[in-house]
Parts: sequence; C-alpha cells; structure tokens
Amino acid sequence: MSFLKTNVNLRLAGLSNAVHHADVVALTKLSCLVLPHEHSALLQPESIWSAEKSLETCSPVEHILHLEPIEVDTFQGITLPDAPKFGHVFGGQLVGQALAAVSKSVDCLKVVHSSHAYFLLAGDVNIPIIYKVKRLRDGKSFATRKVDAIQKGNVIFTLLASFQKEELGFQHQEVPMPSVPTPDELLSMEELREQRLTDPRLPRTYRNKVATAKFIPWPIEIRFCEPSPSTNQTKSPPSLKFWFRAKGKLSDDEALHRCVAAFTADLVSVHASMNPHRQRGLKIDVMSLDHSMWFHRPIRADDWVLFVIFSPTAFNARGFVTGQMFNQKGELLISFFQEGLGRKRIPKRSATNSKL
Ligand SMILES: CCCCCCCCCCCCCC(=O)SCCNC(=O)CCNC(=O)[C@H](O)C(C)(C)COP(=O)(O)OP(=O)(O)OC[C@H]1O[C@@H](n2cnc3c(N)ncnc32)[C@H](O)[C@@H]1OP(=O)(O)O
Repeated sequence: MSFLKTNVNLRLAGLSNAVHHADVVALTKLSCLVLPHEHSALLQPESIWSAEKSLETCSPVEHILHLEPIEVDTFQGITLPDAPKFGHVFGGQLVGQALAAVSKSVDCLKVVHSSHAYFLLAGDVNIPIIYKVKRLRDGKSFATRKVDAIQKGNVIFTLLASFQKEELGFQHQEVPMPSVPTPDELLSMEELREQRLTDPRLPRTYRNKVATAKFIPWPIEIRFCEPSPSTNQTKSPPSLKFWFRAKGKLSDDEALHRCVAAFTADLVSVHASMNPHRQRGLKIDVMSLDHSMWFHRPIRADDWVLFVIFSPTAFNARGFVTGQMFNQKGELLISFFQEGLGRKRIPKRSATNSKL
C-alpha cells in the first residue's frame, strides 16, 4: 500500500478546543485516516529494522546485521561471538551494518542503488560500534546518506549511499553470466574441508594445518565453481567464481537482501588479487581498504547468487578486484569494486590489530 503521510495540528470538531498533533494518512483522495501522533509507529512498514521476529529464530546473517536504535539516526551494532572476524571487525560486517543504518533513515519506497565506503581503522570486536547517519538530501525519487561507524570516539569506517524509488526506464545487459556448474553439482565449504583433510595430492603439512585450524562456519553458504587441489601456497589466476546464499531464510525486505550481498562481497573477493603471488612460506597481512557497489536489480540473498571476481591489477601493495553478481536466470544484479592492502609480514608487527 502506498500512502501520503503528513503532520498537521487538528482541532477536533465537537470534542474540545485543544489542538491535537496527529499524522494524517491519505489512502485515496476521498478517504482519510486520522492517527494520533503517539501511534505513528504503526505506520512503519514491517521490515528487518522494526521486525518483531525473534533474533534467535532469524537467519544468522540477519542476526549479525541487527542494529539497536539509540536515538534518531544513531544505531548500535555489536560483533557476535560466531560472526566472521579476522582479529578485528570484519569489513563486510561494517558495510552491512552501515547500509542497514542508512536504509533505516530513508523512506521505505527508496532502496539503495549505490554505496561507496572506506575502512579507516581496524575495529575492535569487543566493543559496540555506533553508526551515526547524516541525511544529506531527500529528493522526490532519490535520497543520499552518509554514515560514520565510531568506536571510542574514532571514526573507523565511513560510507556514502544513494537511494532511489522504483522507476521505469531503458534496459540492457551486455554481460552474459559465465557458464558454470549449478550449486547442486558443487561441494559446500564443509564438504570441501573434509575432502582436503584426506586429499593425497595436498602436502601433509597443509592437511595437518587444515585439521588443526579453528573452523567457525560462516553465516553464508559458499560453493566454489572451480575447487582446485591448490593450497594458499600455490599460484593461480587472479579470478574466482562462487555461488552464495545466506544460511536460513531472510526477512522479506529488499533492503536486508542488499545488506547481505554487501556483507558477502567482502568475504573472499579481494583475495583473488593475491592468487598469482602465493608461494610457500609467504606470510602476508591483508586488509580491505575500500568497497563500492552498484545494485542494478532486486536480489534475493537467501537464494543462490553467482559471484564472478577478477583482479585486473595489483600495484603498490594494493590488490584491485571487480565483481559481478548474477541470479540463476543470468540477470546482472550487482557490480562491485574493491581494493585491499597486502603486505609481506614483518615479524613481530601486525597491521591487523585494532589501534583504537
Ligand atoms: C597483491 C595485493 C593483494 C591484496 C590482498 C588483499 C586481501 C584483503 C583481504 C581482506 C579480507 C578481510 C577483510 C577484512 O575484514 S579487513 C577489515 C576491514 N579493513 C580494515 O579494518 C582496515 C582499516 N584501515 C586501517 O587499519 C588503516 O587505514 C591502514 C592500516 C590500512 C592504513 O593506515 P596507516 O596509514 O596509518 O597505516 P600504516 O601504513 O602506517 O601501517 C599501519 C601499521 O602496520 C604496520 N606495518 C606496516 N607494514 C607492515 C608489514 N609489512 N607487516 C606488518 N605490519 C606492518 C605499521 O608499522 C603500522 O603499525 P604501527 O606502527 O601503527 O603499530
């Protein structure tokens, strides 16, 4: 249902002379519903941002992206114990939660069509993250927002996003979806790990490392299209293709599905730029630096999405990747660009710990 909402001061005929503050919702030009201001929350659409749904029963990634409202345009996110982390707050969590925060501040008929973000400081997983949203502009069809993620008074991450109402217009798609096996024909990460533990083509030292490494399943199911018997010590082309979908069922809200796609985009994509440089004994410190996405078409992130990643270049310790996400019908849903920092590790120094 679409409606027009406006604030008015009402003098209710025959009741009293008092002025009542109310929200007026015009359903059609002929009928009008008067709702007392104190019940205006009823006008909020059912969405992840206001859902009654219990956090325990929702999809794990929806739980990770959940924000508590603190005041108008200020939200708090936390890092859950079983959320992906890399010694610091996972970049995808920052992008996903920040997109959730800005989406909350926009008219629900507008959805994000592009976002651009910088990772400024490594986030501390043990303290909450405060998201402060700035409303830059609200137009008829577009809206623009900025959000800063803050820990201990420091801005650790910043994101700009633009939103648009649905609009009919020209369409084309010149990029075909590559031909890849269907998700059903591919192994899950858990099955792949089991297979690697016993694969005689892999060095015993590598298999032992896989067996002893702490394995926390990700909230996103991933199926690599070209699983090869290579290790993180073997050179390979700077590209990657995998199917992904959120584990569990996500709430039916396009904004949430875009946040989940943004979360997933930071998981393994920029690693593709390291593929040609891998070698035995190489220890590197890696971090995502920035993250840009264009959302072309609606996405269902709890249904299989193909992510096609390519790194055209690496230079100055920065690996650059481009990515495209397709649905199973081959429609291009999202275009993605990212840079990551990859430095040969200097012993006893680590760039990945929080410096707050
Ligand atoms: C070929 C390329 C491949 C790329 C692959 C990328 C894959 C990415 C995959 C990501 C997947 C995961 C996705 C994620 O979730 S990553 C999480 C999201 N990203 C972040 O949190 C990044 C946040 N941003 C920052 O921390 C800063 O902006 C950085 C660090 C980027 C620059 O900020 P700044 O300009 O201030 O920094 P600096 O250049 O002076 O250095 C900072 C510190 O580092 C030390 N330091 C310097 N050199 C080395 C070294 N070799 N070995 C060890 N340490 C070294 C240096 O001494 C200093 O330490 P200290 O003196 O302060 O104690």
